Amino acid sequence: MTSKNPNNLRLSGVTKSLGGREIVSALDLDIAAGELICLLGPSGCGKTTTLRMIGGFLSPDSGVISISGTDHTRTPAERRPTAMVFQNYALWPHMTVFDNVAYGLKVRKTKKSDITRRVEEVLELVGLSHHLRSRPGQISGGEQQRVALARALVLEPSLLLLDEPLSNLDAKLRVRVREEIREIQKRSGITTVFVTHDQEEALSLADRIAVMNNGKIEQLGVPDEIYRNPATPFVARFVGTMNLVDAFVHGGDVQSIELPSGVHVPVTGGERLPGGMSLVAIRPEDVQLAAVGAGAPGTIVRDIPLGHYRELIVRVGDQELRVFDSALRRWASNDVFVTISRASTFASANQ
Ligand SMILES: Nc1ncnc2c1ncn2[C@@H]1O[C@H](COP(=O)(O)OP(=O)(O)OP(=O)(O)O)[C@@H](O)[C@H]1O
Repeated sequence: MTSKNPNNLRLSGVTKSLGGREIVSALDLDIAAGELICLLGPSGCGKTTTLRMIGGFLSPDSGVISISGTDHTRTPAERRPTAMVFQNYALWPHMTVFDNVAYGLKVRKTKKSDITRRVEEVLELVGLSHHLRSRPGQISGGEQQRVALARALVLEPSLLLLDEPLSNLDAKLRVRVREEIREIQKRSGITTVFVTHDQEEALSLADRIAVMNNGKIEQLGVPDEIYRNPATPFVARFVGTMNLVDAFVHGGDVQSIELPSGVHVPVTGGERLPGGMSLVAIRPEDVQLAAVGAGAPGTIVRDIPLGHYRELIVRVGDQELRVFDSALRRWASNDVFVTISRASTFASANQ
């Protein structure tokens, strides 16, 4: 990935303080042409501030923002090769869908025949050709979001910036529109930065995810990597459901974790774990239960049916483990044997 790539984005040492507090700290990020990156993190971690700096709505205190190899750190928003889609869409209610999308081109004094062609093309791309003459009030929330997307895409930006674009939609629609956004992004090949606090949204959409915490990127990686190999306890906690247990790890050929109560739980697969006192992270789907066997004795204390899988809480020693059971087994007894098929470890705070 080099800065000679067309339409790539590079942030180097980008720092911003607001209200006397450092909100974004020496952020480095390289995004390849055509990539969709999600900035994922909890409320207040600096995602929007980062996006606003990329879009030119805020100026960094230090650092460099370059797009397609050109330094745009001090370029005003309206002259950047970027387009931003906001949470609330900000459509003009009195204008038709066509005029909403055409607005930016009119401001740029684009030729009328070109405006018509480009608006029609982009409305075709987002699947709204049949709503040319509708007003925002006459179309659904999901369709309004696609108009907002079309209005950004029609400007043919190098970089598309989306700030929690699905947060105003109900849960079902959110899933549909995020799939549509992904489709449109792939078809248009536009480099995209998508801000969200929703880990499922990020896992399902992104080519790579930058997990942010306290103004820094804790981990940057493809969704599977972020989910399977979280680099820090923060990422382990924030992305997906995770059991986190302070335990003594017995490494070697026959691995196990020894819980504070002295119970040993066998670890049957995954990478080799370093021995010693650790914070052990175990995904609920990596806890295996059996009615008979060689695992640690445990007791099912809760069994919650969730449609296509069951969530079980299993007590092992004095530890409760969350277990996802997609086999939907019916247990004859609450007494089970527990093994772990895969775990990762972090340095323990109790070391
Ligand atoms: N103009 C400002 N003055 C002072 N503090 C600000 C200002 N703008 C943002 N902040 C603070 O900066 C922090 C990060 O804000 P930011 O909007 O970047 O977070 P975020 O990760 O996008 O969170 P959210 O998901 O809630 O939007 C917050 O604590 C916010 O209160």
